[in-house]
Amino acid sequence: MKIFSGKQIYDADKFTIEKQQITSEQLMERAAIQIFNWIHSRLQGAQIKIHLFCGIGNNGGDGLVLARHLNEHGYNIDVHIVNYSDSRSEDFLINLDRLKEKGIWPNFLNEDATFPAIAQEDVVVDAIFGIGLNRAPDDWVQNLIVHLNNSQAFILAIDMPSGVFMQDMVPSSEGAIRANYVLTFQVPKLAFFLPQTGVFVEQWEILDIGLDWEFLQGMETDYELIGKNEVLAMYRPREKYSHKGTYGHALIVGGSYGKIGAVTLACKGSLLVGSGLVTAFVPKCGYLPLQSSFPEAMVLTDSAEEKISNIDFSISPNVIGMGVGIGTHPTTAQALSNFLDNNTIPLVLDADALNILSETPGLLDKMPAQSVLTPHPKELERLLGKWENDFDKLRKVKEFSQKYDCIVVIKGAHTITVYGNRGYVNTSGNPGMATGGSGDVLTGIITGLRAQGYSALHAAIFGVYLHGRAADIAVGETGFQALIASSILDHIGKSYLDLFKVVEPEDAKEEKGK
Ligand SMILES: NC(=O)C1=CN([C@@H]2O[C@H](COP(=O)(O)OP(=O)(O)OC[C@H]3O[C@@H](n4cnc5c(N)ncnc54)[C@H](OP(=O)(O)O)[C@@H]3O)[C@@H](O)[C@H]2O)[C@@H](O)CC1
Ligand SMILES: Nc1ncnc2c1ncn2[C@@H]1O[C@H](COP(=O)(O)OP(=O)(O)O)[C@@H](O)[C@H]1O
Ligand SMILES: [K+]
Repeated sequence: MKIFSGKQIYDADKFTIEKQQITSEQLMERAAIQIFNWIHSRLQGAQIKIHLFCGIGNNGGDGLVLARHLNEHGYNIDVHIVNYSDSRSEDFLINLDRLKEKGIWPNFLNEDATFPAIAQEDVVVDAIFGIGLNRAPDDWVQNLIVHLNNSQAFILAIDMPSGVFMQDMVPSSEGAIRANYVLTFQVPKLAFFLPQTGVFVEQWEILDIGLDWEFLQGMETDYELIGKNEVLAMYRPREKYSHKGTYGHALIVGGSYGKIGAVTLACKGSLLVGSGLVTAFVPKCGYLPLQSSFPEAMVLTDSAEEKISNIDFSISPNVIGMGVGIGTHPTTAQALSNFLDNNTIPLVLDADALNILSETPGLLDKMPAQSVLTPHPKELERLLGKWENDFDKLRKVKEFSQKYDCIVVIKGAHTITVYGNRGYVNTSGNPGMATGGSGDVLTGIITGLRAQGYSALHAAIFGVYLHGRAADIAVGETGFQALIASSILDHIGKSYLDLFKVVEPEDAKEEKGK
């Protein structure tokens, strides 16, 4: 699913209005009725106090239309206008008049206003700012936001949590609504998926307001949300007359004394996603543990006992996963540098291989084109230097990706795979994955997919999805705390099977807001 910028959404709005020959005010009515239906189907007329906080633009206009419908259905509402500017939108004004015609006079909140008391059991509808936010809210509006957040009431935000920008950082951690639920129009918004702004969105759901589908489909976007439908299109079926040679040979290079398990995890990941063969290249101390714990893998050893000192092998793998458990000993760094001088085999680079690349000048230039890098936040910082915020981080990663023609997998709660100017935002995974070794499994998965002939970009996007989905299935058996990297491995098979599972309507509901 594409993730659009604010400007693209306004363009789609305009196009839809012209094509469907409707007014903007009719589109607002349509959007707000969707919100009303969502609330009405859940509350069924319950007399809970609903406070609607409406700005003076179209997000506020949505709030006013919603207020009118709630009133017509007998709900117990209070409408507050957050009067942060004199430039009220036309559709806001039309709907303000309609509300007044119904005998509802909103409470106008200005700079010196006393904020209304809100009980914990009330519901707050946040319609202060939507996608039009373009500067930090005034201090008094920020104080109101703090007041609403502190109320402990359930907060339902329309389109965006107020104070969260479409493509910029929230000015302060207190400056935006912490929404329990966001009902967002038509398309997901990038800010929902970044660590610094995603915290303002506990759950979200898309409401289809009928923006022109063809127009949306035809628009190129910088970001895409990756779920089952997107990866299904990448899936490569197993052929009947195939053999193990058909599915490639993955080589995992890594390990050092005390960190041989990382290589075992990566080797298992490669084979479990379907690579035909997997070989490990490890220091001598890794030979026995690998051979005895994972008989399906072949093992080659370095001449050194405890660390990689010379990456030299006589096999012909079609991809190498490099770096898990490898350490940053100067001998190993030199071995990596020497290896890169002559290597043309595609690479997946992780962990200390990335740290060595960051620390050794000129090494990044030696990466073959389309290498896949899988840094966690600290490793990414070593590669890029510090960033100002998550949006700045994405800009820097895109520059890096273009400079070195590589794919960067920014690991996190919503892992984002970046190639060139595009980012692919993953939707699978859970906090149970914050456990040692889960990244090693991912390296193996991506390497194993690449071995089978997936392009570097598809191997990264698909691999990240499968990895997270396996953990999502596993967590049903283990819970978050007891999920370990091996649990992810144990469920890779089910995550493949899940791709083809027909979703029942009830399940479909549960998948929303992930
Ligand atoms: N296709 C769709 O998705 C549909 C969307 N719809 C709804 O429209 C919403 C977008 O509405 P919107 O463009 O009027 O912007 P909104 O967020 O209400 O802000 C209002 C104005 O405030 C201003 N302003 C900005 N920052 C400020 C600040 N810090 N302090 C003070 N003022 C500030 C700025 O105006 P400016 O002052 O810059 O001229 C801005 O224009 C969208 O989120 C959705 O709810 C539906 O109705 C129909 C279909
Ligand atoms: N809170 C979270 N939600 C979803 N996925 C997570 C979360 N925390 C970590 N992960 C995933 O777990 C993996 C951790 O990788 P990494 O930090 O390299 O682990 P390790 O070095 O221990 O192998 C990444 O794929 C990351 O996206
Ligand atoms: K809002």
